[in-house]
This record gives sequence, C-alpha cells and structure tokens, in this order.
Amino acid sequence: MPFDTTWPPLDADTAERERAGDAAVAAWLLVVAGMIVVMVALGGATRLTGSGLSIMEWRPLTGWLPPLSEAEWNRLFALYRTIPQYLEVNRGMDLAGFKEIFWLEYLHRLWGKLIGVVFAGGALALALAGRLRRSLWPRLALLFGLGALQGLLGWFMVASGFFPHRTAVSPYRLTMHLGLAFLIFAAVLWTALDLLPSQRSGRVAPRPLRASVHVAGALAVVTMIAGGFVAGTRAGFTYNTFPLMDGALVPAGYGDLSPWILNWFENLAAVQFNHRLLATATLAAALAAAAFAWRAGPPWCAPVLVFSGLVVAQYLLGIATLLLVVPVTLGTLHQTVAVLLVGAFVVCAHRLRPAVA
Ligand code: HEM
Repeated sequence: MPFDTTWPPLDADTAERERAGDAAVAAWLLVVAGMIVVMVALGGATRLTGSGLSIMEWRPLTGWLPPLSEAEWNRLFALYRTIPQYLEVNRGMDLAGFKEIFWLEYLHRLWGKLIGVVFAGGALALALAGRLRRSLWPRLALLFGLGALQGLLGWFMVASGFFPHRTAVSPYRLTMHLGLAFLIFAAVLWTALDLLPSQRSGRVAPRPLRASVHVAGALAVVTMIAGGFVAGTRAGFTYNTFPLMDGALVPAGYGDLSPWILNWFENLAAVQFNHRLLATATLAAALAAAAFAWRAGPPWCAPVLVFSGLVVAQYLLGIATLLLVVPVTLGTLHQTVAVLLVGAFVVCAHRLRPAVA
C-alpha cells in the first residue's frame, strides 16, 4: 500500500470510511494539479509579455481585488514609473499601456491564491467529512508548505527585477521559481496516483525500459532547468538558427566567461547551446524508451509512448520557438508542454515502480 495504514491506529469503521474517500481525494488533487498547469502557462505568458514587474507590492493574503478607482490605478502606475524597467525600457508608457501589462501579473497572482484556497479548503472539507486518510495529512501539510514557499519565491524573484539597473528578474530566481512549480506539480500528481486503484500488473517492467524512462526523465528535468536559464537570460532571442549557432555547431565564445562555470548560467551562447544539447540527449533517451515500451506492451506501452511523444513535440516546439524569435504564444506553449512532460514522466515512473506482492 502507498500509505502506512497502521498509523495512526483507527477503528475499522473510520479506516473504511477514509479508504472509501480515496477517489474523491484523488479527484481533488487532480483538480489542483490541473490548476498548476494553468498557473505555469499564465506564468509563461506573464514573463513573455513583460508583465511580471507591474505590481510592486506583495500582499499574499489580501490583494484579491484589482484597483477599483482611478486614484488606485494612478498610485500603482506611479510606483511602476520608479523602477528601471519603466525608465530604461518602457519610458513614455501611459496608464492604458500599464493596465495592459498589469492584468496578466494580477491574474497570475490571483490564480496562485485560488490554488491555495482550493487546496486548503478541499483538504479541510475532506478531513471534516472523514474522507481523508490521516496518514496523508503530513504529506498534504508539506505540499501546502511548498505552495506557500512558491508564493514567497515568486515575490523574491519579482523583487530582483527592482534592483538598480535591472530591467528583468534574476535568471537564477526565475529558474528556482519554475523548478519549484514543476516539483510541486509532480508531488501533487504522484500523491493523487497513489490514491487511485493500482495500475500495476504484478509483473516487473523490463529493466531496459525502466532504465531508459528514468534516464529520459532525469535528462528532461536537467533540460528544463537549463531552459529556465534560456528564458531568464533571454538567450532565445539570439542565435535564431538550428542546428548551427552562428554557423558553427558549438558557438564561438562558449567559454568566454571566467570563472568557467559562469558560462553555464550567464553566457548566452553557452546557455542556449547546453539547452539544445541536453534536449537532444533527452530526445534520444525518450526514443529509446519508446522502442522498449513498444516491445514490452501493456501496461507500460501507452504512458511511455505519451511521454516520448511529448518529448518529440517539445523538441520541435523548442526549435519553432527559437526560429521565430520567441513569440508569446509559442514560448508560452513551450513552457506549458514542459509541465505536461513532467506529468507524463510522473505517470510513467509511478507505473514502473517495482511490483509489490
Ligand atoms: C526535451 C526537450 C525540451 C525541453 C524539456 C525544454 C524545456 C524548456 C523549458 C522548461 C524552458 C523554460 C521555460 C520556457 O519554456 O520558456 C525552455 C525554454 C526555451 N527552450 Fe526549450 N526545451 C526543450 C527543447 C528545446 C529545443 C530543441 C530548443 C531549440 C533548439 C528549445 C528552445 C528554447 C528556447 C528558445 C527557450 C526560451 C523561451 C523563452 O524565452 O520563453 N528548447 N525550454
């Protein structure tokens, strides 16, 4: 069983009622996971439309309503006009222009608050109805804590965009924010899968299949972290050719920065090259996994083929995003498919766990 059913000790009726609630709890967690996918898409659109720095206050518990009076709009706009992004990039923007960039950031924050309410409210309602296994409470508390941390990290990221002479947020903080979103999504989905009737057949998946899926998943995760730096440094707005970069396979200037390790995070040529290289390795591993899954058949074939198919789609989407110099729609889609890819990998890893008696 996925949970320790012996702790805390429960009478038979209570234990049975909690077990009977598993499907409802799983459905609620799947709704939360779906809301996180929307949140990631909103986050991508917010970043790519340059909206992320338009709200200079952090009010995680209040701040549900947008500005309701002209005076409040003017107050927020006046705050925005003090930051380097306005002074160096958007100087001359009027209130109407400010309102345009405001709404996506507002919606992103509002959706985050809603996820918190659906999560906490759902947990409370299910617990009060006696439907939530007590053994699950610590895990849910941890997930809630991670969600709160994500809100804090979001603000920590946004605050880095207000530093003198900075017109965008820190790529390190952006990547942490994106990475934590993926982690929370994976943990929520995994927990939901734990509660659904087991899809495991009792047979052990062939070792090459397990190995290739895990390698492809690990490579996809590293590719995504590298992608965070491509997004954060805006490296996708340069070297807009594929497969060559400035006419070479490995771009000139790959190792220009010192200390050398900085190239991986701050040198646009290296940041983009690494993302391409890791993506190509992920693609190769995912194709191998697809071949092994095809041979292995059910119950592993379908989820692994979906995962591999998403890797192929994400690879092609990445190339299109690059060649078209990161249009908002394609960039947002690339970010959204990344979170779907995490989901597909979680389903595969869950299904491929060693069989239990
Ligand atoms: C397994 C394949 C891939 C995965 C998992 C992946 C994942 C990611 C992630 C998570 C990001 C950061 C967020 C965002 O999407 O903007 C990103 C950014 C990016 N990726 Fe990929 N990627 C893959 C393949 C590629 C390929 C093959 C290319 C191009 C050759 C590419 C080009 C880009 C570009 C240009 C960005 C920055 C987009 C922006 O500024 O919004 N990606 N990628």
